[in-house]
Amino acid sequence: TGSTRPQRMLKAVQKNATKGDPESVISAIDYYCRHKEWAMNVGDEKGLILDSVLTEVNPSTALELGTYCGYSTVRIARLLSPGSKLITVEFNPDFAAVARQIIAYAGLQDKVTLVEGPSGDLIPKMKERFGIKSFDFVFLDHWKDRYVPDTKLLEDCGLLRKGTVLLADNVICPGAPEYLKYVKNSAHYESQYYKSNLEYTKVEDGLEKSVFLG
Ligand SMILES: O=C(NC/C=C/[C@H]1O[C@@H](Sc2ccncc2)[C@H](O)[C@@H]1O)c1cc([N+](=O)[O-])cc(O)c1O
Ligand SMILES: [Mg+2]
Repeated sequence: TGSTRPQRMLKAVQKNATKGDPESVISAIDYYCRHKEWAMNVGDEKGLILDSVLTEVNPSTALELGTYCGYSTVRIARLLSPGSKLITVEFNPDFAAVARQIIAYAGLQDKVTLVEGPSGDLIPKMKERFGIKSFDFVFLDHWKDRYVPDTKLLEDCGLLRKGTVLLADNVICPGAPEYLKYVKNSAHYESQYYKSNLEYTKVEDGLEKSVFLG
């Protein structure tokens, strides 16, 4: 039986990156996915937008929905201030297993809690399980038809506060039309589109930044 794409990505990190150096892990994945084998990481172009929003928000508590192999997990965790925490939710155990190794290779395991399971089940347990009052920042990059239900769930569970920033990947490609409608038509969000390209391609894609107004 052959290897999987996530396993090949992990091999590329172990071969080309320096242990404990998040930048080299990010570069190794971007190089591999641009030149060897495409994969659905937020990537280097949209990654710069993610970095700038993160630097602006400087979250103490952050949530990521859709870990995949941990590329954006590393991008986010490397910018967190000491004592800040990132919780990342992944449904697929094989992806989670690779992500744990990539996060550890980057030396960021102390800043990251990877929780395995569907976001719909885990979001209502965030307060009791992790002592979270509310999130300062949420990165949505999981199944696109889960963006709206999970945003509503975060609201209903009191996990958003005035000023919480939601950043959603792929609002153009593959697209999250219902989500765009939801945040743009809601008086509870102030939204802004950051135009970019689909990772490692010339196809248009972008990130939608939405501030929860309470
Ligand atoms: O489909 C995409 N992303 C879906 C991502 C899904 C990830 O999140 C969980 S699902 C889950 C996790 C947590 N809770 C519930 C479900 C999957 O196991 C995967 O790790 C995608 C597709 C393209 N593309 O070009 O086709 C580009 C992208 O940037 C994308 O993000
Ligand atoms: Mg994505």
